[in-house]
Amino acid sequence: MSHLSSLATAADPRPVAGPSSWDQARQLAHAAGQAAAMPVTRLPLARCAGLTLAAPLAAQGNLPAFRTCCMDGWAVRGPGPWRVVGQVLAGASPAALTVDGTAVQVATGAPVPTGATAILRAEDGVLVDDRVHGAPRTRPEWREIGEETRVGELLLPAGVEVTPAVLGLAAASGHDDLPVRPAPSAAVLVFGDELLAAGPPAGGRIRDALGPSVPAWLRWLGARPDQPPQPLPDTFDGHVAALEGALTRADLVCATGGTMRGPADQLRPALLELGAELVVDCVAVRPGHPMLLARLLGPAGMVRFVAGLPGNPQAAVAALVTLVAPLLAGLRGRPLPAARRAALGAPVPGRLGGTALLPVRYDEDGLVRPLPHTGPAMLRGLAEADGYAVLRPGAGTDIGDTVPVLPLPGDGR
Ligand SMILES: Nc1nc2c(c(=O)[nH]1)N[C@H]1C(S)=C(S)[C@@H](COP(=O)(O)OP(=O)(O)OC[C@H]3O[C@@H](n4cnc5c(N)ncnc54)[C@H](O)[C@@H]3O)O[C@H]1N2
Ligand code: MOO
Repeated sequence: MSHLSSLATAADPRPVAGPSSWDQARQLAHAAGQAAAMPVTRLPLARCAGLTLAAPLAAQGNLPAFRTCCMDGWAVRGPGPWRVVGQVLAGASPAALTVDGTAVQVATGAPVPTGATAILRAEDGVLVDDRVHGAPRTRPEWREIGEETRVGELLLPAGVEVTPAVLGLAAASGHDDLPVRPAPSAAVLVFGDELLAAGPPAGGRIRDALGPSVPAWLRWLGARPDQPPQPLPDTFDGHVAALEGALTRADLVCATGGTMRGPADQLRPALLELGAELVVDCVAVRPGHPMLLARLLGPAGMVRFVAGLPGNPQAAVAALVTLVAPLLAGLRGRPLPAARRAALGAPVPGRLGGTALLPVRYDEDGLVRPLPHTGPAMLRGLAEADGYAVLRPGAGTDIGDTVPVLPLPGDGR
């Protein structure tokens, strides 16, 4: 008897019966993630990189906080030459310059003394005895208080990634910690009696291509995967036990293989046994049409997700970009991942109905070209790809037609 309970009352958004269109599937996955978004927590800056800012970022202080010298040289008052009466380094609190014809030596980053009328750069001045001679440049060589931001000013909206630049800005404007949505935890379960965990394919068995790669895809998509998976046998009981175990420790479980309805395919029966609700059940996309997204309640009453990734390796990746990327974006408080548009540099060969995800590479003119070796069971083309061109039903597929392109890891290499 399972100790996971079903989600009869928490049905937002409503799942659809039968295959979804590719766009519908992404929206359903994203909305399901948003409805179960990771709780906001406050973390020190050192632990915020890559997470999502959960509230607008406002400046805690003026930037700069004081009139700041931009050049090494002298802060001077009135017309020259100037008698040098002292020195001001960064971090100091200088006395005012009160007498015309006087100067203090200043360092970049030092507060400009009140009363200074200009900065004379070190390379523009000549010191003779205790007097400095030269001509200050016409543009002020300091940054004014609040020139970059005023205290309280909105710097960034909620929902953006805490990039290295955001971390630096937050620190510069006075923050020690930030409200963030943490990375969802993820577990990967790889099913298949035919799978070898090491060495080349032999004796009718093949090498597991997903155990070593799906955790890396999940990390790229902003999740926190646990230990590398070992292939598991294709039994019903094995599926139920492995899913139950993984759901106790992960917000998202990605299970590979067994998504069809063949004699060895146990994922759907196991999810049924666990009381899961299907948010998306098959998608009109190639490759990867048997992909699914299920939702259930974990032991602590937390909403958990299971993504069913088809066993064909490229079909599994198609499921990652179609269902898992939008789900994780929703869980992380981010918008639905956007595609850029690019023109086709070569025609796309004839295709069947539904949406096609086509691995493409940018050429030097910024056009995208389809790659060879891109069948559902192949990873060779994908390993060279910069992105997936999204060919919706009826999309133009001639040279010059523009198509959306979802970026893949390695884009811009
Ligand atoms: N009667 C039908 N059969 C199939 C259909 C269909 O429409 N009607 N669709 C095919 C498509 S398309 C796909 S995709 C697969 C999905 O199958 P499953 O998710 O049930 O996956 P498996 O049957 O377990 O495996 C499929 C294929 O992939 C290989 N595989 C599995 N796991 C791995 C792995 N970790 N690393 C490398 N390769 C893996 C497995 O050996 C099979 O060759 O169903 C088709 N069948
Ligand atoms: O869904 Mo399958 O990927 O077309 O091989």
